[in-house]
Amino acid sequence: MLIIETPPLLRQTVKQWRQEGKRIALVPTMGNLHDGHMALVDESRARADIVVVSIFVNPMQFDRAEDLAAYPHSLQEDCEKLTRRGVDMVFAPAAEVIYPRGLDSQTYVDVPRFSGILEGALRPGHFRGVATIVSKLFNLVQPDVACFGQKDYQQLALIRQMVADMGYDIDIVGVPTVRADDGLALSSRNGYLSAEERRLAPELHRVLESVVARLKSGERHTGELLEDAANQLKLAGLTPDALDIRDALTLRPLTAESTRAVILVAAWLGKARLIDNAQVDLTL
Ligand SMILES: Nc1ncnc2c1ncn2[C@@H]1O[C@H](COP(=O)(O)OP(=O)(O)OP(=O)(O)O)[C@@H](O)[C@H]1O
Ligand SMILES: CC(C)(CO)[C@@H](O)C(=O)[O-]
Ligand code: BAL
Repeated sequence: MLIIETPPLLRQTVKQWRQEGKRIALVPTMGNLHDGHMALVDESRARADIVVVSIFVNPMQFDRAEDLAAYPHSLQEDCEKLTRRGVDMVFAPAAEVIYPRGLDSQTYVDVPRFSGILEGALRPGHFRGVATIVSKLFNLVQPDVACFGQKDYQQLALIRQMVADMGYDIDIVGVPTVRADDGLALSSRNGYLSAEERRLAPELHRVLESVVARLKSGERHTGELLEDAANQLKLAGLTPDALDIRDALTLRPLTAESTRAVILVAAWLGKARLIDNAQVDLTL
């Protein structure tokens, strides 16, 4: 497995693969890899000849300095995992390589349809940072396909919109959320949980499942559903930060035309801000 840290070397290698007619898949990550990331790698492997994983803790998407400072780094273990998984290249640039003039004057990509709502309203600048780095990675790696997790639901919607709006010729694949046996979505930030908090954390998934069941049984009073869900989370010791039921395609409030809903949740548990979501077919 190649480990590359600079754009010129990356471009040279990618050019050669392209000349050989290889199909290239990209998995963008911030490292500290777990089985959720490995599902993205496996999906990429099934769709391409070459799998490139980027590992870059992108300072531009952090809205809180302490979140960036605390973010776990484990490049060596990550590379060992990816070698075992048959990945062809890891691209792991330093921040100065990606943002040589710092962040203040950096050209950016914004996706206004999705960047200012929901998570975007709570984390100012976050999605501009995500769209900008993903756009840069797309330009550098020039993949045919790129895989993203459905766990970051709004991020996936935003990237699909960016690809459509900017004319990238890249298939965007959304990969289902990988969970621990007790239902907790795998996440790098789960590492911040104490043993006791880890025991409580699956409540996030249980609450989503109970809202799904009620929507499936025909309930449509979203205010009541959300209030019950928030109370259930609080009773279990979590602090809800965001809880919404939205149209799964537009991420706007449900309308009579909505055929699919998504329930989006973010909650604090100790030092970790956990996110999760669940989708429901409203036509059944
Ligand atoms: N449990 C999971 N199942 C499937 N994909 C996942 C899962 N967790 C993360 N991903 C995906 O992996 C990619 C990289 O995510 P990232 O490196 O931020 O990992 P993370 O575990 O989500 O970390 P964080 O704690 O920062 O949210 C994203 O496309 C994300 O949606
Ligand atoms: C897509 C991504 C790697 C961009 O930094 C990040 O937002 C993430 O890990 O989901
Ligand atoms: N996986 C989302 C990246 C972030 O929270 O910054």
